[in-house]
Amino acid sequence: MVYVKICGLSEPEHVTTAVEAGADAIGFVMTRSPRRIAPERAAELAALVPAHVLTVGVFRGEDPDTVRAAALASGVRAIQLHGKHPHGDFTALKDLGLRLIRAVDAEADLRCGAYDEDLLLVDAPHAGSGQAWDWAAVRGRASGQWLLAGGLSPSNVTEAIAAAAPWGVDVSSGVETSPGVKDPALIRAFLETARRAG
Ligand SMILES: O=C(O)c1ccccc1N[C@@H]1O[C@H](COP(=O)(O)O)[C@@H](O)[C@H]1O
Repeated sequence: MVYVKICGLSEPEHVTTAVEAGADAIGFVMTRSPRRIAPERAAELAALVPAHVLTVGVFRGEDPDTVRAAALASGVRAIQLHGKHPHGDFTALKDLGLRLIRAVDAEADLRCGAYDEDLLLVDAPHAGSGQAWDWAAVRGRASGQWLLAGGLSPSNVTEAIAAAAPWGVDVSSGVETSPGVKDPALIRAFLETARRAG
């Protein structure tokens, strides 16, 4: 069954919707974005998430000390790194028990583990833009535990899974009515459709 991560949540009712609809992972954006929330808010939301669902803090370009402080204050169990986070700098955070998700684009080495990560996220060139891209380009090149992201929505996730054959999928803007505003019906629809397709 395809693994599903719902990202960019900021409201308790949306976290509860995602958990009840069967999300495997839930992401809180703690970097510059319309979806940004403070670590303290992420901690309140993470407290609503049962242990079998992975909580993820999303960062882009921050240094390891900043990521470490936000991750510990929020209590997330994984960090998702976009942008230029040098390889090796986050080993100490893994030693604290945090799982590492590396976000890359389709030009990168797409074998999960190549950058010391536990999960690989293959995203659009402009992360967080919600733009779809040529998902089929990664088919057969990505391997291991890898998530497809970038412009996914309830209406195209079936096509995306058929095109790329990912281990899992990740969505943020495709379950929103406007940037940063999640829609419970779209969250449920995405999970149901992805499960059926996978
Ligand atoms: O959501 C953001 O604004 C964001 C900002 C900085 C880095 C990543 C961001 N989003 C992540 O990108 C993927 C794909 O999102 P989308 O479905 O295309 O909108 C997902 O992991 C988001 O959390």
